[in-house]
Amino acid sequence: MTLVRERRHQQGLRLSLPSPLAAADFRQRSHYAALLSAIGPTSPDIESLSDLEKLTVIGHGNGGTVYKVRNRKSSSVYALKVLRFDQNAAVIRHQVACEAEILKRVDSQFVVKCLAVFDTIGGDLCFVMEHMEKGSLYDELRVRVKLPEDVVSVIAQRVVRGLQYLHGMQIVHGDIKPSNLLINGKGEVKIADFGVSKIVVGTRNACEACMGTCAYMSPERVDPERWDGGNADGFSGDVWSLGVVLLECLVGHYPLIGLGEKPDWAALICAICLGERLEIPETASPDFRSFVRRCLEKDWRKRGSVDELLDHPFVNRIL
Ligand SMILES: Nc1ncnc2c1ncn2[C@@H]1O[C@H](COP(=O)(O)OP(=O)(O)OP(=O)(O)O)[C@@H](O)[C@H]1O
Repeated sequence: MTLVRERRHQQGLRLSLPSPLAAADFRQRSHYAALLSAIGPTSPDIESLSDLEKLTVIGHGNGGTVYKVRNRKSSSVYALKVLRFDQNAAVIRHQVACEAEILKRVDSQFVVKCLAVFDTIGGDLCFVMEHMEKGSLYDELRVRVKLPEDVVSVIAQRVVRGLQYLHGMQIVHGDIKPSNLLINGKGEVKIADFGVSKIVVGTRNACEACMGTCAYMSPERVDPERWDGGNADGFSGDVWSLGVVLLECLVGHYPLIGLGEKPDWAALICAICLGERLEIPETASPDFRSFVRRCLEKDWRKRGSVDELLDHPFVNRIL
C-alpha cells in the first residue's frame, strides 16, 4: 500500500488539480461560523505552553509537527501539534485560530479532543490534543495490511458515530482518511484533524498532500460540474471517504484502483468519478458489501446518511 501511495504521489506532481486549500475549504467556513456562539473556557489543566515539556516527535504532517508532551505539573501526557505559517498568511491564520477556538468545544468519545490552542511569539499555532498512543489507522495498515471484517465493523461504527456528532454540530470533517483516524491505548479509533492543517502553508509538496487527500474525495468534490457538487452540503462527502477507508482496510490497498493499474491522477479521477466497478472481495459478508455500497454511491443525493448507516446491520454486530 505504501508503494502504491508513493508512486501515486510522484505521478501527481505533473498534473494540475485544485489547490489543497480550494479543495479542502468546501463550505466549512459557514459551518464553523454557525458555531461561533459555542465558544467557552479552555481546559483548566493546561494554562500555558510552558506547562508542557516536549518528550518526542510523533510525526510530521502537511504544515507542522506533532510532539508527545507532558504537563510538568500534572504529568498528564498529550500530543502537541505545532502548525507553522508563512508571513503572508495572517488572514488565514486568524481564521484558523477562530476555528481552533470552536474545535475546543468538540467533545465526543469518537473524536480526538483538542484541549487547548496557543499562539507562539514566532507565529506558530499549537494545538494540545488527547494523546493517541497507537498512532493512526494508516500506521496500522502498514503493519497488518488487511484487517478482519469484525475489526472493520468496529472501526465503521466508531467513525459513523463520530461523524454523526460532528455533522450534528454542522461540522463537515472534509478529510476522512486512514492517517486522520487515530487509535488510543485501548484500541479505540477516533476521528482527528479538522482540516486546520490544510489551510496553512505546507512543508511537504502541495501536490503530494493534495494527492493523498484526493484519493478519498467524493465524486462531487473531484468533479463538481458532473456530480452537482455546487449544491452538495459536504456531509455526504465524509460518508464517501469512510467507504473508501473501510474497503481499503478489508482489501489491504487503496481500493478504487486495481493493484495492476497505473496509479496516476487520471486513473484516480476516472475511478472516483466514472468507475462502475467496485471490487469487493468474494469473502466479504453481504452486510459489508451493502454498507460500503451505500457509502460509495456516486450520486451524493442517493448516498447513505450517517443516521441511516448507524442503523445498518454491519455496524450493529454483537461481538
Ligand atoms: N493526537 C495525536 N496523538 C498521537 N499521534 C498523533 C496525534 N495527532 C497526530 N498524530 C500523529 O502525528 C503524525 C502527523 O500528524 P498530522 O495530523 O500532522 O499529519 P497527517 O494527518 O499525517 O497528514 P496531513 O497533515 O496531510 O493531514 C501522524 O503520524 C499522526 O498519526
